[in-house]
Amino acid sequence: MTTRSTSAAPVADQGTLLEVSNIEVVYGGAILAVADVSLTIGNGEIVALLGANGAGKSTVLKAISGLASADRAKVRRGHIRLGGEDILGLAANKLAARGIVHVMEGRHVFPHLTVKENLLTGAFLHRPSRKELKRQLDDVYAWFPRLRDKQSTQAGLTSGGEQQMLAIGRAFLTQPRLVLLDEPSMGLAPRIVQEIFEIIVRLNREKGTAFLLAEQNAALSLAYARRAYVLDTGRVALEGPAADLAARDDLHRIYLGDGP
Ligand SMILES: Nc1ncnc2c1ncn2[C@@H]1O[C@H](COP(=O)(O)OP(=O)(O)OP(=O)(O)O)[C@@H](O)[C@H]1O
Repeated sequence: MTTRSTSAAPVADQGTLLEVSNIEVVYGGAILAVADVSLTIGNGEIVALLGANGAGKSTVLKAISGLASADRAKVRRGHIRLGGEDILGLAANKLAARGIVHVMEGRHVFPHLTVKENLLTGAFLHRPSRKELKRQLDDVYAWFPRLRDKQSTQAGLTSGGEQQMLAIGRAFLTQPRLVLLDEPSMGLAPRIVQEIFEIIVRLNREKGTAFLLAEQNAALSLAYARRAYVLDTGRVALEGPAADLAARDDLHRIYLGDGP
């Protein structure tokens, strides 16, 4: 299941897109969720963010996308730069306009809207012409043929895998440079997870979009990412090329808590 198709190599990065330096994130002024995290993502790079439950992956993603404040979390220390510009403290909608989109854990779709209506909510940002919108929708349907088949179905009546595809497809209508993807494999059958990861790699290769993939499933994301960071209680415990980390037999036991 973790075998990547050889045709799906991610594009090489050319310069730094995002730089997170020594951030500390605190919920409600009291709970230290991220103590000290630094990471970089190159243009068009797929980077995995690994770690056990509660390691701080989602909090790092929320700090980057500006959604931390919605959870009463604050970045108290450090810097976040996009293309060299300081973006810390910018509202989520401003960050979306700069090309950062966050696909949250749990596939947040509007259950009573159809698949197509859900996709259209992703187009609000750039207000494309009718013709351009149709082209963008056709693009999404080409990547996710299941969404074309289900375009008139209420999103709440589609499968978990289809909702995850919908959440990613909708994110793409914002025309992102960087997609923050939180636990895309959660609760899905291995076959569907593989289908989703193959599409992520294809989007990366064809559009040059960078991804930060927060995943508990280390083997899976290391098979698709170029580099990875492993978080342990709010700190970076390990980092390096995905292939090097995948070759370490102590990775699971030490940091992911699922070894013997
Ligand atoms: N809304 C919140 N309010 C208070 N504490 C929170 C909140 N969300 C997360 N935390 C705490 O912050 C720490 C990091 O949580 P976070 O969700 O970022 O970890 P994670 O690695 O994404 O875990 P998971 O894989 O379970 O989502 C944990 O101790 C968690 O209990």
